[in-house]
Amino acid sequence: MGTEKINIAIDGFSSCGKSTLAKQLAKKLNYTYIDSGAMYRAITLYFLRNHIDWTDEDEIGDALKNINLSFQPNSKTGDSEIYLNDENIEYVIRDLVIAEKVSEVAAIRPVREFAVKQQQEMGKLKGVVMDGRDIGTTVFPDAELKIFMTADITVRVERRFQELYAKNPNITIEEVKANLEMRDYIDSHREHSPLRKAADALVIDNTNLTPSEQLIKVLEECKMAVKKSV
Ligand SMILES: Nc1ncnc2c1ncn2[C@@H]1O[C@H](COP(=O)(O)OP(=O)(O)OP(=O)(O)O)[C@@H](O)[C@H]1O
Ligand SMILES: Nc1ccn([C@@H]2O[C@H](COP(=O)(O)O)[C@@H](O)[C@H]2O)c(=O)n1
Repeated sequence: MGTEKINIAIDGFSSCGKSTLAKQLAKKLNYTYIDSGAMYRAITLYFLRNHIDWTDEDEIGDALKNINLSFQPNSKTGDSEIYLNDENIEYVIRDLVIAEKVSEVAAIRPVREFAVKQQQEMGKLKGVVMDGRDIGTTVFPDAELKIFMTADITVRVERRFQELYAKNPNITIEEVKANLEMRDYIDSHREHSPLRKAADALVIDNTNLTPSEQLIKVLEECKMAVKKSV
């Protein structure tokens, strides 16, 4: 692929493989991967740890002033990991305790403004693959390539269950299913930047695709998007 860089926006439902695809693409293209969901999870962690009442706008405003988010590569794997005020929180934010509250926090307007401003800054120089819920519609409405991912709910639940069970054998499949359904509902029905397919996004349903198959498919699209952008 040429040296010209584009931005790639990947949106979709919970646990449908967005970050798997985004990481694969970033590695292959030598782009920067940004997990926008990790930013909302990090803010939720801060709010929970500091007992912030997120129904109170003043408290939210004060709390956001004390939150510094950054992404740094893991020294062994090279994977981008999120830091909250210099603490690596990549592992802790994946817990179901955070997943239970994150969609409520992510629906709050000042929280979204705080995160979106930083996300847009990160994409200014291009060469970014960002995944989330509003990347193609709000964060990078001019992204050269937009993907909207989906997969059957049973497949998504099973994939996420396997991942969480490895960390916590007490977790049940019902809990995981309820969480994914709840987040999908809140994310697609909230007032500010709800989860929507951008009109110009390409839909990838990976219910029956392996990670390598989905990568091959999308790399072709990337080649075409780069050609179109020059
Ligand atoms: N094509 C695929 N086939 C099988 N498993 C997959 C595929 N893509 C991703 N997975 C697995 O599904 C799980 C969820 O994937 P991933 O974390 O990439 O989803 P996500 O959409 O980024 O989730 P979230 O919305 O919670 O951030 C992971 O365990 C991942 O390894
Ligand atoms: N652009 C985004 C990304 C995420 N969210 C919210 O964060 C939650 C967690 O995201 P994951 O990708 O880690 O699952 C998600 O359920 C959304 O509530 C968002 O609003 N916008």
